[in-house]
Amino acid sequence: MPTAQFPEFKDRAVLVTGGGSGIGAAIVEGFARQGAKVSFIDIAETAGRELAERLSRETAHPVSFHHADLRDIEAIRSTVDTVIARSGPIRVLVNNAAWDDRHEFDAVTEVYWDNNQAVNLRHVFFTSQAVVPSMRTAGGGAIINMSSIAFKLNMGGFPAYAAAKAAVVGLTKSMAGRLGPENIRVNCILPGMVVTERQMQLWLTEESIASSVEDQCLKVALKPDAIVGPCLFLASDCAAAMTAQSLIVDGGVL
Ligand SMILES: NC(=O)c1ccc[n+]([C@@H]2O[C@H](COP(=O)([O-])OP(=O)(O)OC[C@H]3O[C@@H](n4cnc5c(N)ncnc54)[C@H](O)[C@@H]3O)[C@@H](O)[C@H]2O)c1
Repeated sequence: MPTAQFPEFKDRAVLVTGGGSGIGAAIVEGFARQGAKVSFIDIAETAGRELAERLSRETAHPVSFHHADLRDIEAIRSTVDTVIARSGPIRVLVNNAAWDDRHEFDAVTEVYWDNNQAVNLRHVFFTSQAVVPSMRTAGGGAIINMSSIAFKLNMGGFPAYAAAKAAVVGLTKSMAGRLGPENIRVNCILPGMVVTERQMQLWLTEESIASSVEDQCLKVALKPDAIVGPCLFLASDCAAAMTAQSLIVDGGVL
């Protein structure tokens, strides 16, 4: 975890989607250790509950887990209402949840495509739409969307995911244009390969990690906490003049 402290996060409501594991869990922890009132949404019930319980024993405010499927827009809206009722206006939203399922070009169906966009793209818009009214009442806020460098690398194994992650950049810029006059900043982060438990279970091997690290300038495999500092920075007053930007955090691949 970064050691830098940003006093502006103290007692502020922060919402993270997909905060139950991986990068999202590290971001939840990062904001909680800044003294923020952190809530997170995840579909993973056990992991979410365990993370919230563990962090709540160590942080200034209890960390609040909300079980919801982000493909369900009504569930997003009611969860956001619950978070605001409990913690006050949301000042920081991190749209982190995604599903980097591999899929063969010839096998993709309409149903698969729509579900993939629902889990990787659609909720980024609708969670933002649900949160923005409370940012307006608070006088401003910061939204950070999680994209990926993967869509820039001509990787053939996940066309729907790559399309969604490219769209996150466009959505970020459009929302930044619309919400900037209301003092709401919208930026996105493009991580490179980040070694998480799920990535290790599903896609990564020691050999593939070594090969990816070889492509980086920095010869270390990135862990989830590598994304926390850039995320805190973009949400903080240090980045008050930054909006509509894409921050690449990949150890120097691109
Ligand atoms: N790990 C990497 O190498 C990497 C690289 C580039 C970009 N990213 C991006 O960073 C973000 C986090 O990646 P990660 O590797 O930690 O992912 P992850 O799969 O470990 O975590 C994603 C979280 O989202 C949750 N989630 C998935 N579908 C959901 C749904 N329908 N409703 C609610 N929650 C749901 C999962 O339960 C999980 O806790 C993602 O946006 C991903 O695209 C990751």
